[in-house]
Amino acid sequence: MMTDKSKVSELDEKQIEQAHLDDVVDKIKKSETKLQEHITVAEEDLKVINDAFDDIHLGVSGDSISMDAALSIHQQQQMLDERNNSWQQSRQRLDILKKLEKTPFFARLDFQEKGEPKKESVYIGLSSFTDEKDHFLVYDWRAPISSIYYDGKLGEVTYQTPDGEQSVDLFLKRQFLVEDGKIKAYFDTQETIGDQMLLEVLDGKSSTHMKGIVKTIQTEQNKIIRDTKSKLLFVQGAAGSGKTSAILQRIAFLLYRYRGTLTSSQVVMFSPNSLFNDYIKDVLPEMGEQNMVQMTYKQFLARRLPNLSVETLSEQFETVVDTQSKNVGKFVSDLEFFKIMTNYSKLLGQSGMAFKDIKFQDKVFIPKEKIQEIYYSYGPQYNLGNRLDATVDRLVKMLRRKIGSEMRSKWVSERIENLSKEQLQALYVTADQEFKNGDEERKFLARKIVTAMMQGVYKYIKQLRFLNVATNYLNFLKAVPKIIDLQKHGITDEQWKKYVTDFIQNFNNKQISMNNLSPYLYLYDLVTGKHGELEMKFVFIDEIQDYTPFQLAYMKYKFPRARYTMLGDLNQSIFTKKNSQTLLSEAQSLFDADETRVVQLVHSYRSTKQITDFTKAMLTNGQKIEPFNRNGDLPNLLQAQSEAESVQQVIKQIKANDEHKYTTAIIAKTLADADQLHKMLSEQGVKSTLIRSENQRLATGTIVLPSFLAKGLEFDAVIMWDASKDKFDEDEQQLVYTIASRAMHRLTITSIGELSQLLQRVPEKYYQIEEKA
Ligand SMILES: Nc1ncnc2c1ncn2[C@@H]1O[C@H](COP(=O)(O)OP(=O)(O)OP(=O)(O)O)[C@@H](O)[C@H]1O
Repeated sequence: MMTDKSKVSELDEKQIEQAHLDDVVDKIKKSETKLQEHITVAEEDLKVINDAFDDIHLGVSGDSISMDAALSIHQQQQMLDERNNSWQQSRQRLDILKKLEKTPFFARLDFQEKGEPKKESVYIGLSSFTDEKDHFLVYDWRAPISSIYYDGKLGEVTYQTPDGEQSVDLFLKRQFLVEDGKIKAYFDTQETIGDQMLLEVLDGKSSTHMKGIVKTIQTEQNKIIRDTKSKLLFVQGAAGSGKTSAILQRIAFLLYRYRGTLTSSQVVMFSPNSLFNDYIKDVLPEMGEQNMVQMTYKQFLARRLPNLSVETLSEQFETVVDTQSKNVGKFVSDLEFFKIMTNYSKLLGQSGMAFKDIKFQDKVFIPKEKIQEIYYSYGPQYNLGNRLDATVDRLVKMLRRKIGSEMRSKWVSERIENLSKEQLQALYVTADQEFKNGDEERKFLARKIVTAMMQGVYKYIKQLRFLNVATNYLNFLKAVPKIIDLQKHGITDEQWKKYVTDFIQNFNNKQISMNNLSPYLYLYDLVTGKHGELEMKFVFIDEIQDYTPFQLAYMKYKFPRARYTMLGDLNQSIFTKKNSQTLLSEAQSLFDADETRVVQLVHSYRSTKQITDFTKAMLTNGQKIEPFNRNGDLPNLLQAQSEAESVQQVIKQIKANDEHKYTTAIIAKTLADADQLHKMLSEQGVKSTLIRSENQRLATGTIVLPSFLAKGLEFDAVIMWDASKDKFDEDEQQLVYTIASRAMHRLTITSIGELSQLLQRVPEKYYQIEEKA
């Protein structure tokens, strides 16, 4: 819709905008040339400095270098660092300008500030651009003023600046569709970002990597992106509502807002699996920012236990648990368990800490009882961490004394006598080292030999390996029934014993379950008094519904000073299932109420209206979802009488999708199902890529993958494989929903025989049935 106020015709207006754009592009290009010159000079400088460096090094004779040379090296190094920095910054800036050159801006705002006589026009783009100091031709989308583009309607609007709230009168909000420096179209909008623009974007095809949404951020999303106050920002958002997109935009915003004080290494994002990490890795670099630290929760913990293997995603997902084990599972994942452990650790200050003997040459050198005695010899004013530090100091002293006594032992004399000439030389400090007498030389060598032998013991002590972590954990597990009435949690003594025995059995096989992993490490941290990473400023947790309250509490402990953004969809809890419904209140209880903000995203952008209507109808008591009005085919149901027939139907569907240039993902419930289908397709001569582990990369073309790896991803077309009657349990509603909601443009459901009850509840008007292949 064109603005009525415009006096000039539509065509002229477009020409005027194009002329302005051309002018900006011109200036960007000039700036690029200057920058390029600067880069070339910097590169030459770097070369000169490097050459000079080599000269200084060449001039150095013998072992010692002159004071002058040392100073010179220092100065050269400083110069080198400075030039390097400036060179790097210029390169980065040039990269951004190259992007700006193609689309210098995507929006324009006309407004008048309160108390100012004149109207202003500003253009908004991926990054700011000035042709002279403070003369902004383009404003960064993250600049305070840009906020009103995403937020407000026309008329009086306010926006946040670092100095407080500002208010302006907004007259015009214009969006541009620019391709390679040409304005294809523009829209003037009254409200927030117009639907036309969003439709254009959403109608596009999926790819193996996620894209940014800078141009079309929605008001609700903007709130999340620009929040600077909350300690906990908790976002519940429907499938496809842009949670992941918003997180990435938010990180870009924070890096801009706190430029100079915040680096990308102080931002960490926990994501559901490595496949997903790969999927989103281009978004920030495309906005000219560096990626944050990115990992899965399991990676975060498992790297600390290199000798244990942690349950895999597929094991975690596919292990069938009976109701009673579920009770145990719930109990050990709750905040209460976290608190029990915290309190238990305090008791360890009085008694019960388990240690291992410290051995030397296979003989017990300091027995565990002795260590325990030392450990508890310190008064109650010592906390666990100090107590351990003091113990380490004492043990090291004992070790030193031991060196003295050991030097006189027989094995040392024998060793000295048997030393070859080369070995002797290696022990001396200088080749011609002199000693007063033979006894002194013998002492010198004995000390060297014993110290070297004791090095291992020293490390053993310093690395706290004498702590018996596993026994401490086991003792804790055994103590739990004495601390708390397990029956209240629906757990019998027998079941608890089984949980403990399973832990031991796994541990002996060098394995640990996800349920035990966090408590195990938490106890270790408590015992060693290890504090968290104080430097981490922002923690993002995506797919929060798959975390347990225990894990959240532990994260809070590990990153005590960070601000948290947690995003998830309680409708998609495929690991924690129903427990997740209480997650919000549990997460909130870890923070002060006035520092917490909860935002709901109800609009779903990924899928067509038809697909969203269909997926929404599966949920019996779900969170609110509003489809975005983009139209496509009704989801289709392919019912077959046999597996062979079903495979034929799938093949036909893939072909139909291919004709539309839709990339198809076939999502099966388990890895075994996916594997089998992939084989059957291949037997029929149909090519597809099986994604069997999170460490793989997404491929182009048809892919087959198990449901637990589809988290967070999206595809043009999804075929849900085998949604038959017996395939899904009643409590797997969220899983079915997660699978189906991955589809952007087309959704197909297959079943062999009767359809799953979970889908039968969807009213028939929301899909079409095709029975014959
Ligand atoms: N404001 C927007 N402008 C353009 N596209 C958007 C916008 N918000 C979301 N999208 C698109 O919608 C799709 C879904 O977004 P995203 O994956 O971030 O959602 P999500 O809430 O994390 O989904 P899920 O929970 O289902 O994994 C993506 O293709 C994204 O690009």
